[in-house]
Amino acid sequence: DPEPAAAPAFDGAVPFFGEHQAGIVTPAQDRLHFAAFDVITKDRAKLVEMLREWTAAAARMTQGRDAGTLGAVGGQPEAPPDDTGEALGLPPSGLTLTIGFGRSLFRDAAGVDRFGIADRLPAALEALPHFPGDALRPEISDGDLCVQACANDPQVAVHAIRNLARIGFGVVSIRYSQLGFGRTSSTSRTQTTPRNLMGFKDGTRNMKLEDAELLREQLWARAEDGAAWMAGGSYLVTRRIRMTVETWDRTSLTEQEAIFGRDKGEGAPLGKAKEFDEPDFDAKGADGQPMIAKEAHIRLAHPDFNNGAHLLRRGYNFVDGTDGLGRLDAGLFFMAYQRDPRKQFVPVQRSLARADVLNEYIRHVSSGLWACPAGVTGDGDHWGRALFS
Ligand SMILES: C=CC1=C(C)c2cc3[nH]c(cc4nc(cc5[nH]c(cc1n2)c(C)c5CCC(=O)O)C(CCC(=O)O)=C4C)c(C)c3C=C
Ligand SMILES: [Fe+2]
Repeated sequence: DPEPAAAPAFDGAVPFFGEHQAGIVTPAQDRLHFAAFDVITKDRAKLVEMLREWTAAAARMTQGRDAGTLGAVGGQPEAPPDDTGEALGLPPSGLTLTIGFGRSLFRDAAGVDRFGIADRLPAALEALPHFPGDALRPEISDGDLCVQACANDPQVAVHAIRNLARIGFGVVSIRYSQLGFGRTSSTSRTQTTPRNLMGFKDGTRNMKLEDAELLREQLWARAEDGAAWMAGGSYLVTRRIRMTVETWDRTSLTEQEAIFGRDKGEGAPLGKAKEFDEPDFDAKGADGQPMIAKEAHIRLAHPDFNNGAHLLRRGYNFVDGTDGLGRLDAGLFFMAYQRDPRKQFVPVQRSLARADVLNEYIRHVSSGLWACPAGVTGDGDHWGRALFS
């Protein structure tokens, strides 16, 4: 039976300016276009100028306007328009644009300080370690800059990334990009919990907009963490995780539920009745075995077993056609924000990579780590101002 109807998708505008960047605690929209960029210029001034132009375009597009001041049809007929036009007539659709800086922007692989900002490299941007089972493809991993575009209309999200890439011509080039549909997390208690492509509710025990104290402790970076320019920002980990859905679909319901430690219908922890009931990791079944197995996903990922670490997960489902072997190229584009990945994502992923029974059905093929600065506070401010000033 259908669950109570979810509220219609928000198609209004999310404020662009603010203390924190939009697109982090903003109630997760339904669609994603994520892009990682390589910076191809050596000229610091050109890069900063592009970030200024990106900011102006982002501020306009998130409010449902054209990327440039002339617009898709308002400029000189002899010149290319300063907006590509495919979002003409569409509402803002909850569009948020969130920027992040990768480690390679500070120092390249040879250790060269490319833009005079190597001394600003945050300790928390330490390269992620190799985890057992990682099958990372370099061409779809890392990058100098990223932009996460989320919206409730895919055309609006794609339009935004396309126009930023257009503006950045000659300064940046897209290294890889990822489309996502069907958010796999709730980031607010006003949202119903969506389902991932394994059919389970995902995002039940996520950090949420309403958890003010937890967000202060575990989401937002502070000046005293070491990189003053990151105060009010957050660190994003992205992982493209392929699911072998065909194998999963031949697994029994009991086995699927044991793998996650939750039931599939309601999403309740095994041994409990309702989705938001607290899991009881000590409860044993009639056979004397733990109701939630030692190697169940929700036990291994739970803060109680990871030194209290929480994550704000904000991932999306993806299906990128088929792989030529009759299988869907499908999975989860995992995204998680946090104050310090060394204390949050890394220990949680270590424990999952070591023992999670889900590993039989998934493979991490892409990875990225991004320093997402605080919000742009108004006219005159721009993406990267604190980093480059
Ligand atoms: C390193 C972090 C995590 C990765 C990678 C990850 C992959 C992954 N997760 C699911 C599905 C579910 N995850 C659930 C809970 C959950 N997952 C993580 C972390 C990672 N998951 C955390 C921190 C939690 C919450 C744990 C807790 O506090 O109870 C759930 C249960 C519902 C929920 O609480 O969200 C599901 C379902 C998939 C399919 C996947 C890789 C493809
Ligand atoms: Fe998970």
